[in-house]
Amino acid sequence: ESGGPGAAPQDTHSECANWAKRGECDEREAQRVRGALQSEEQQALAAARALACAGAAEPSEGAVREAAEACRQRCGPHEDCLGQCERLAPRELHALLRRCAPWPLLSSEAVSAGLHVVCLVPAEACEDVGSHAVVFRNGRVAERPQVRGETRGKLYQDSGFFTPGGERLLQLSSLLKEPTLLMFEGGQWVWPTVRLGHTTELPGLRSPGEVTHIRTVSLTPAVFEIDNFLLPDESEHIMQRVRHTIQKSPVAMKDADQAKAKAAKDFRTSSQEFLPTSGDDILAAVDERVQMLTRIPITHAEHIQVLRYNQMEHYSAHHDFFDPADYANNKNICIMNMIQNGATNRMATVFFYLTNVTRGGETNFPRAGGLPQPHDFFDCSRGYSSWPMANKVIIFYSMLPDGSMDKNSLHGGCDVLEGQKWSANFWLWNKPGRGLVGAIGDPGRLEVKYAEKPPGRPEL
Ligand SMILES: O=C(O)CCC(=O)C(=O)O
Ligand SMILES: [Fe+2]
Repeated sequence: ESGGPGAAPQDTHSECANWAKRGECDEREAQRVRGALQSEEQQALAAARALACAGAAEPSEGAVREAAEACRQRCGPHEDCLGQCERLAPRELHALLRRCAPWPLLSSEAVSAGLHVVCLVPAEACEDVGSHAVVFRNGRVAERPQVRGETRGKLYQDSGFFTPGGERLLQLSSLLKEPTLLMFEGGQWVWPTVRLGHTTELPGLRSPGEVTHIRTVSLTPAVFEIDNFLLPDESEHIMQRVRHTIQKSPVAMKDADQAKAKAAKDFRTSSQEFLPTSGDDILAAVDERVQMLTRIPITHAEHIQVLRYNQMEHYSAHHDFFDPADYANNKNICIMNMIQNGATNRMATVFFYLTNVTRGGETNFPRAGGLPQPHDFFDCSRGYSSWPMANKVIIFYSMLPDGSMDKNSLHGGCDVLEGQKWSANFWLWNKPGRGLVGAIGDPGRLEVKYAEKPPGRPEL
């Protein structure tokens, strides 16, 4: 029988001792788990969260011992089981680790809350302990991952399962075919940072033979740089479309700032314009590529927001997410309604650099590397800075893989010291179709099918 959500299954059947005596214990347990796995997707997820032979990134002796101990606990009082566990666990664990190879996907330097690598064990490999899933988390024995918003309530997304390449898997049959799965408690794909300087190669973004390089430049927050993501014509086109209409930027006022009657120019002195994709083939192609790059559906996107900074213009350090704590009393804009008290929010920004800048204009992350909150939100000397280069984009995540806000994602646009900076925000939410900012969920936008979407399911 299985316990509450996430609990390791326990063998409490009254007949079990007799089965064990007759040597049937293992087979019955194996049958039970196999049956559960076959019944439906929900069961597969339950199996995937059952932690049994927990392991470590590189199977040290200690890890193997710990895994054997975990097996022993799962086995219960049946001596037959126990004997098998001790004999088989280390060997099976090693075999499993070799096959599943989770360590290329995990960082030993930074903990990514809510990202788990799940290795599904075929029934034959681990029958003795009835175990079908091993979860690795940042190279350490896994804690129990949260599944399906168990403790966070209905408004939160269910956990999402993906292939290591970022393809969402929704059907049990596909789930069971993958030796290695990534599971995100927040329900959406976040590129694993792995380590500073790591490059993920993404093939086929523009044409079949081409490879896009996603370079990890910060672990906390997760920031990636991608050179030449945009075509020069695309950058030019984006600027041309707004050249005559772009206007000074407002900012969404927080309670505290409204009380102090701060003017928008204190924070942000650039100009901006939201740019709908509808009817624009060039933007549709950009949409498609951003979606492929982030593995986040375009239905989660706001309109592109084009920014222009003249000399000495800037945007002081801020978060792109809306922190419910900041807007609790804000009656002018329905941000609180939009963000469902924090369950719905901006999760990632793909930031476009449309031009080179002669001097300055960098995007600064003052808390990169886990630095404390700065006192001066205009100070660009701390943390990590990404420098403008025409056609380069960065991806940074405002949410951790578990779907919570990453306060380390604080960032700002530094003074343009010489020249002019054109750039653009491509904001992606953790859910489709919500939000008032920049008309998210524009029905005219092209959708690209790259993830499983069985008919009749709600969109993820
Ligand atoms: O201009 C930059 O580099 C950053 C701008 C930004 O963070 C924003 O517009 O939200
Ligand atoms: Fe921002």
